[in-house]
Amino acid sequence: MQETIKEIVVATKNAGKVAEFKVALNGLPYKVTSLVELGNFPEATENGVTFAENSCSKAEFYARLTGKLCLADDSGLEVDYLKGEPGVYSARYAGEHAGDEDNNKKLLSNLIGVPPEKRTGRFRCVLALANAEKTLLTTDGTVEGVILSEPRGDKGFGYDPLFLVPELGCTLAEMSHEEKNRISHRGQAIREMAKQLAVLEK
Ligand SMILES: O=c1nc[nH]c2c1ncn2[C@H]1C[C@H](O)[C@@H](COP(=O)(O)OP(=O)(O)OP(=O)(O)O)O1
Ligand SMILES: [Mg+2]
Repeated sequence: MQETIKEIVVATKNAGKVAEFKVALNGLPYKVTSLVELGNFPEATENGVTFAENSCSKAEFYARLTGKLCLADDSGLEVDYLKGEPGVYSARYAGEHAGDEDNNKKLLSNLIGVPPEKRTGRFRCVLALANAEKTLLTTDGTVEGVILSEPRGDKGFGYDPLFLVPELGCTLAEMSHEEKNRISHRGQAIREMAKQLAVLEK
């Protein structure tokens, strides 16, 4: 029996996300390509007010440009004490061209003096799969945590070193890709996407 191997393009410019996708999708009947492997594509505009809007617009934008099935991820951190900020603005928290370090610094400075029990928050992720015509599927995931006052760990990306998963006693930056995928917002959304894709192809 011959399995159909389809190509899915992980349509993100974030190398940290790509690494997690490659690990999570390993073993499934898809050829997983990242955007950078296909060429130098422009940034997608992310002017939606929800993760879902941005995720669908990124997936459709890159599906039209590549002509391939594209899987986009829009994600971010919601901090309760900051009334859900930075949320969809997580990547631009410290400014339009801010890097992870700038964003982490700004987050810490906005939480100075806030005790641990008030530093709760969550990562959210919405995935969208699109072809050149439209979005075919969306899935999401969430992971709850606490924002530390100092970074811990050197793996991962973004806000990972500041995000403690209380049940495990470690930050997302202290985990391997496999460990992070098992519990993360992105890992959950990827597993659900793989499930729904399998149904779609039946
Ligand atoms: O697992 C995560 N661990 C740490 N930080 C994370 C995670 N997931 C999202 N984040 C942060 C990074 C960035 O500040 C923002 C996502 O912004 P977002 O626009 O979705 O991604 P991005 O601009 O880095 O790449 P792209 O839009 O090309 O997919 O939330
Ligand atoms: Mg982005």
